[in-house]
Amino acid sequence: SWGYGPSDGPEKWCDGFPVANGPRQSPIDIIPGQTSYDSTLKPLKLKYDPSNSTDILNNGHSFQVGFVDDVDSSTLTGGPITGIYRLKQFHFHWGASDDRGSEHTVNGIKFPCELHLVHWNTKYPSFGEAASEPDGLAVVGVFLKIGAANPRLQKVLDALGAIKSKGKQTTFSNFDAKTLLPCSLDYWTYDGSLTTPPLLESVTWIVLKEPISVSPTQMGKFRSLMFSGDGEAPCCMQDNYRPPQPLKGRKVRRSFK
Ligand SMILES: CC(C)NC[C@H](O)COc1ccc(S(N)(=O)=O)cc1
Ligand SMILES: [Zn+2]
Repeated sequence: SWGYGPSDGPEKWCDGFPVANGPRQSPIDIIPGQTSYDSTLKPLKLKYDPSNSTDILNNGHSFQVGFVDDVDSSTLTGGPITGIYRLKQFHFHWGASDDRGSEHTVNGIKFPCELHLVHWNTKYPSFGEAASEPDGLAVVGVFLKIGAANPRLQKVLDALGAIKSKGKQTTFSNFDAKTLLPCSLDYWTYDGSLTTPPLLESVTWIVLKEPISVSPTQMGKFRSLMFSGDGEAPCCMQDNYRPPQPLKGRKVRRSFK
């Protein structure tokens, strides 16, 4: 199946997923000077219940922390969306070195890592069904910038030793995803897609302007994961990001002056 290498990476995804060349693909390069302030945008309201985190999984493309999503206890409301979206999982994308790794870029600048908090619209019965609807998903993107070690990341990074290879999963309880958010919830927003196959054009993207910090040593921990499964040729999990895609006339709005 698909990956991030020369033979199965982003340039090849259109072979199996023609929507890769669609009108609302993600990520994009955000050019702040070309965004428009929209005073009708509401503040983001993120209400995460720490008791909802369940597990941490190496899915062979990234690692993700899963949440109970059969009740409205970890939700996203407000912002550019209407209704209630439930947190399903969060995961990251990162580079082989600190000069790259994020999916969205700002004025062409790449960050070393990007966090995605994935939510689905409760007007649909499940994540899987919402994922194929134009207003089905909302993903909050948070940039990670090299600086002081981030103690909020440590609990996640310390769990990676148990999920080194593809398919490994372990319990991960009582994690408060709110602790991964920056102080400011100012954001850019645009209509886009999943950034990995099946690249479904169902995502309202909400990219926070303020990054959170990560240290070079902490970045090394991300890179200690493997794309490969036990018994396969070992392949370090890094550069698991899709580059920016054509804007195709889309408008990017911002919530701040
Ligand atoms: C279509 C459904 C059923 N399966 C989708 C699969 O779980 C992948 O889900 C996702 C979810 C989020 C993202 S991202 N990087 O845009 O936040 C990418 C793929
Ligand atoms: Zn992602």
